[in-house]
Amino acid sequence: MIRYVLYQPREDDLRCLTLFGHFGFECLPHQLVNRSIQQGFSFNILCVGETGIGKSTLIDTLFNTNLKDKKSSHFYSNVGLKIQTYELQESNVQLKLTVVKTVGYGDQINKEASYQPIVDYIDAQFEAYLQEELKIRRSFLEYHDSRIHVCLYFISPTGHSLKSLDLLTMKTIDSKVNIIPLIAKADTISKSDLQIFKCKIMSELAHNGIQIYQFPADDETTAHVNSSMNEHLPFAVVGSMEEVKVGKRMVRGRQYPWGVLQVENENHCDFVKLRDMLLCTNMEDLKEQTHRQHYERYRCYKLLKMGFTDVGPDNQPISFQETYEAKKQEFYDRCLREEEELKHRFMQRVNEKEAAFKEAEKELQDKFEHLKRVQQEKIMKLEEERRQLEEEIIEFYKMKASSETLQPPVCTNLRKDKDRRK
Ligand SMILES: Nc1nc2c(ncn2[C@@H]2O[C@H](COP(=O)(O)OP(=O)(O)OP(=O)(O)O)[C@@H](O)[C@H]2O)c(=O)[nH]1
Repeated sequence: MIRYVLYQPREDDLRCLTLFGHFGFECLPHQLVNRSIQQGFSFNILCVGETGIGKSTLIDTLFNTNLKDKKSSHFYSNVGLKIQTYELQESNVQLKLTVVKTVGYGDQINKEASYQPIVDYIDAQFEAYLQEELKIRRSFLEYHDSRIHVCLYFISPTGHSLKSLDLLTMKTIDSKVNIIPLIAKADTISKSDLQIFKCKIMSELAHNGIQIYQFPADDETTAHVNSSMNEHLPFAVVGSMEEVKVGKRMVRGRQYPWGVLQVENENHCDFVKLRDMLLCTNMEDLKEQTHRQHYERYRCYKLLKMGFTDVGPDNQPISFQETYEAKKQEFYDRCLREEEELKHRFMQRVNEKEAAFKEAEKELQDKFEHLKRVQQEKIMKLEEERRQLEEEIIEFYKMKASSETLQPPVCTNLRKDKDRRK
């Protein structure tokens, strides 16, 4: 038997070493950071808003880019989507940014189907990811995950209330994507009106049961800042790529006859709040929510629709293999049933056709017999007529012969007369 004797060193025996680096599993976060930097990041934003509401300018202001292309027309008959992917770099961090913008949103007279292309696009990205997941040989390292991580919904700065199209679209997509509502071109609305407008929007969203993205308050490091940010929603934003001189500094802003609106001044608008929340604090959470909540819902719905389930009829857990086998058997049985049914229907039709043919054949036979009878009667009648005619001919010749024997020959006398005249 081995006996362990616990050695307890006296305090003055202890030797302290100063560590000059990270050791053990405390290095794990560094591994993650290094790998993430190597792989790069990707982020997909969907901008939904009316034509010319400031979508491109805001994206340019957020990422300090100049991605804006030509202005969209107001005369599209349907809502479309413009998808652009950019490779951005900030120090050694690479970001693959995909911006999907609505085109012609809110321009049609009939706005009923305006949200459909948006819904279809979001679902199509989920479907593509699901298909990749279900592949036997998956390649997630090269796969470009195009699922939408956040929807920036641009609300018109009317100062009144949300339009029915806003409510309808947000209600339809709120279970598919993280929505952050924004009041666009917030410099066109006064400060007091803006507060009332914000309250009105939030109460309308709540009244209509629309779920918008809530900045997470369960993470200790971000809880404080996030919970206060939820109170500022919807963010009132202003976008601008212009550099304006304020005092001795050049700032991003919009120059007006009465002064300068500074985009990055928190007293002027919520742009900085949006940028911090979106890029600095919650980008990873938005991606996680997309995967865990929205994609999971889609995946669950699709697999249930395909007939897969986690528990059997007796509420016992059921494996994928069992479900597959059961489905296969069910399919096989259904095929057999359908085959039987088809055979039965085929035989029924064959019998029906056969009966119809027999009936037609009988009718034809009867008709033939009838015609044959008529023909025979006609032949008999003709035979009778021929016989009578022959008898008449015989009678005629008999009469002719007897008449010739009774009369003297006329032609010899006529010859004698002729000779005499000569
Ligand atoms: N006042 C004001 N004007 C803005 C703001 N943001 C953009 N604009 C102006 O609005 C116009 C349209 O802006 P865009 O960013 O092209 O709008 P958009 O929604 O991307 O337009 P489309 O892509 O054509 O639908 C431009 O003249 C911008 O300068 C803003 O915050 N305030």
